Amino acid sequence: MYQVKEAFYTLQGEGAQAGRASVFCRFSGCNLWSGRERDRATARCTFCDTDFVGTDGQGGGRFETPAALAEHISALWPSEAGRAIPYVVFTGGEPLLQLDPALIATLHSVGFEVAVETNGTLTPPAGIDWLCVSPKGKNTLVIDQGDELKLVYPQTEAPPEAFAKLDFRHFFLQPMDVSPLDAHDNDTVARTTAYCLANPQWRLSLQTHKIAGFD
Ligand SMILES: C[S@@+](CC[C@H](N)C(=O)[O-])C[C@H]1O[C@@H](n2cnc3c(N)ncnc32)[C@H](O)[C@@H]1O
Ligand SMILES: Nc1nc2[nH]cc(C(=O)O)c2c(=O)[nH]1
Ligand code: SF4
Ligand SMILES: [Mg+2]
Repeated sequence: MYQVKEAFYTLQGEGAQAGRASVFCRFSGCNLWSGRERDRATARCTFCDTDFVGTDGQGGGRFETPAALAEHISALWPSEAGRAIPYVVFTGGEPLLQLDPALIATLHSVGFEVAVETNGTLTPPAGIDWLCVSPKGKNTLVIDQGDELKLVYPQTEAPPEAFAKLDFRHFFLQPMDVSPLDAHDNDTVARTTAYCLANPQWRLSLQTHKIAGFD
């Protein structure tokens, strides 16, 4: 059984696939935080910008089988999509707590490319088409290769230098959003920009969905 907080059609807002039409499937639950505000300060990941508790969001619910969830995702992709390849981004919460080979295979069989946004602490199933890893503090990274490494910056216990030699195609720094009202107008963006200018292996990833307000 899969527990999904929300599922919706939008544009990927972040990283190398920013701007791409995508179905987002946000699984419930995370291994680094309960999702309750009273636990935030003592959690293994303390800066999360997302509500992943329960199954009550838009397009959320419980799905008993891979076929049922794949059908739900498929129905969110537009029927007139021209030459676009159907694309689903599994996020959360931590999607690797729930994503399995059967769900990936079912989505492939109906033409989807499968992307994942993970904190990198759990081993991924085979078959993922786009793997985005976003390390969190001192939590041990068990994934050392993928398509993009997207590090929220700054994190005292996870500096970019600790990841720069790993086997990823793209390296992004994403400014840490600490204020829902002021996501991109703050000193963090300037500091992140300065790091990318001084260390050009790293590119700036802004959360464009927050800037443009499309979800
Ligand atoms: C909510 S997480 C869910 C996926 C997975 N648990 C992870 O951490 O990668 C989705 C993306 O948002 C990023 N993110 C979370 N909180 C953020 C914040 N306050 N500012 C900027 N990016 C954030 C994460 O690093 C990750 O790349
Ligand atoms: N538009 C949009 N793009 C995103 N890219 C990663 C997100 C996430 O929460 O995983 C996200 C999100 O929540 N919305
Ligand atoms: S690991 Fe991801 S989902 Fe979990 S608390 Fe951190 S940012 Fe949020
Ligand atoms: Mg998000």
